[in-house]
Amino acid sequence: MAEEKREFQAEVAKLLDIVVHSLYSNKEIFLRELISNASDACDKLRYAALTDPSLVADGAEYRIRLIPDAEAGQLTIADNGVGMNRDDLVANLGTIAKSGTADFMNRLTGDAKKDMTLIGQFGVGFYSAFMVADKVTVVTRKAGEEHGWRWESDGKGEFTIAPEPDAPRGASITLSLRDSEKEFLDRFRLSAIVKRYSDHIAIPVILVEGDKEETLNSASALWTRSKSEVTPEQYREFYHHVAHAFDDPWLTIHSKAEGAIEYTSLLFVPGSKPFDIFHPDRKQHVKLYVKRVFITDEAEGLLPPYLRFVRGVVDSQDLPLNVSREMLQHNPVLAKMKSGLVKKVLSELKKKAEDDAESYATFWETFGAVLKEGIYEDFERKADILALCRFRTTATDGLATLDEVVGRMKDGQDALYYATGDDVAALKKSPQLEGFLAKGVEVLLLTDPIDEFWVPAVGEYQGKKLVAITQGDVDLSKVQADPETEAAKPEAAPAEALDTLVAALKLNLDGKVKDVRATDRLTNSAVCLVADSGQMSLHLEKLLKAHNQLDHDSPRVLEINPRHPLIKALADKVKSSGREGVEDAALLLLDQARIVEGEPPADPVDFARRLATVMEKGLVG
Ligand SMILES: Nc1ncnc2c1ncn2[C@@H]1O[C@H](COP(=O)(O)OP(=O)(O)OP(=O)(O)O)[C@@H](O)[C@H]1O
Repeated sequence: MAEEKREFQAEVAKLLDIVVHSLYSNKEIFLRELISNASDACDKLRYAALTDPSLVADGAEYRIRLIPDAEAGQLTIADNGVGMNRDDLVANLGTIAKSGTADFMNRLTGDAKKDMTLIGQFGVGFYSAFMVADKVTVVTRKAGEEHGWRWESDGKGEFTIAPEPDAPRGASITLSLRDSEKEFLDRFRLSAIVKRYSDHIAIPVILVEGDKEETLNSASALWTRSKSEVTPEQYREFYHHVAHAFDDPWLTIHSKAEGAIEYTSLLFVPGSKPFDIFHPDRKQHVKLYVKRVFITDEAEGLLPPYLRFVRGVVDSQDLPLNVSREMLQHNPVLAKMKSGLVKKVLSELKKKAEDDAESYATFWETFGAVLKEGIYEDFERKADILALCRFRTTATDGLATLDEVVGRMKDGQDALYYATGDDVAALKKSPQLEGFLAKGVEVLLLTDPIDEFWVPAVGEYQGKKLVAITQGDVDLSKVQADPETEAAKPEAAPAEALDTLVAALKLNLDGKVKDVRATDRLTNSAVCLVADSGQMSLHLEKLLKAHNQLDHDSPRVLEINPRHPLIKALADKVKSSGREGVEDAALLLLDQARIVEGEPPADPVDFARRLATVMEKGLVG
């Protein structure tokens, strides 16, 4: 087969262009990326060889070798891992398969500095080689296959692939260094970089100069060392490697479980939100090892989906080495480890929340929405997770716990109230909130879509019902208001006139609303919409419609404020001229309530015409 020329996927070409042309100051990280890939490739082969030893017939001692060649100006990073065949090369070194890539590409601005920071978070992996090289050659043979391949590119849009019959097993990446990057041939420089970024790699990283070989790293799995032997930098670098992440971990949890089952875990909570955290697969990301042999990074039962932000490794002493990924499903040892790990992570989060509320708040902003899924998915730990939750409320600018909110309940208040919506600022302006603010009743402001699900599932906290302020059955009459505020309240419309107005509005809005009634929920606004008890909340309905899960509106209850001047005037008018006199007003009031909810008027043209008529009357007549 002859040499074949291919084009990079458009996203790769764009990424390469930025990588090559930006003045990225931290170029040395290319070596970390390539060593990290080499180590992953060895892990993969070690696992595959458990069931098929013939794959490593040509040697099972894994090595990563760094070979500088000053004369040629080339640096080679060679491993004897799993290697790649032709299809792998095209798929892995010509495209980006990572989830979130499209989103990431859209966020690139064209401003080199800003883009580089973004890339820092995304990770360019193999492609970082082009930061220092103007040509990259990969010679590789996949374990178990007879023939090898040569992949070559100058990073300018195309690559070539040709057969390389005698390639040894694994992959060797040769970088033709740019003139300005020859420092990466220097043994001291290479040694320092490996110590800084790759010391934790469990496979020996060997510097080869002529017939001299020197191992540059500790080459023992980091999690097997005792905590006192590991520096914060080493933990951080290990996190970068294991999580393929480029931020700093917010929390590091290194622990050993001994007893009925034995395992070591080194877990991290990232400092920033991974791109794919809300991907529908909700996969967990902790790697499973058995006696230091990598088994899989897809052990579904290792951590629950609501802890999918956790990264790291778990190394079991009890699982058999030849455990297949299929056998892991419903495995009792795995189930026990999961229970232990969940307990550990939740208790470490609790500690952090107690010791450093400010730092915990940053965690909460990043991953709170994910953790909250556990409230209704993990019944056993519901209480622990609720205790870790933080909320925005009407009472403080910061975050509050549910216990704090319960502690601030007013005399006569028998429920915990909440409002759901898209953002806190808009929620704070909800008309439905007015009556609560007037009586000093604290309301939780919930803005994560998940809140619509866990709140009804939980139902109550410490015996207090959780009630939506946009729901029909809110009764604040037992809560004492401040006497001064109470005295300053305007008179309500007389009961009889109000009843007539309600009846007139019902007639005029027949079929458009479920009911019309007077409320003490409002102080400044004339009207608002609420869901009847048992009906879906307004916000949930909006969310479902946005996701095409719902295609109709349910009629709502229109509540009117009997103390509002407009309502009082309308009540007067109905008394004197009957229900026909308020036809336009009824429809306008309903549209007004819809607009406040962020919805368009039922018929914008009719709405505009009615508004113009009313304004004209106001101005002219
Ligand atoms: N030395 C290697 N041996 C075998 N396969 C490799 C090697 N280096 C890279 N690959 C393959 O190429 C793929 C792409 O590598 P790349 O470094 O771009 O991304 P990654 O390692 O998957 O993710 P990240 O960008 O987070 O590092 C890898 O997932 C792997 O399948």
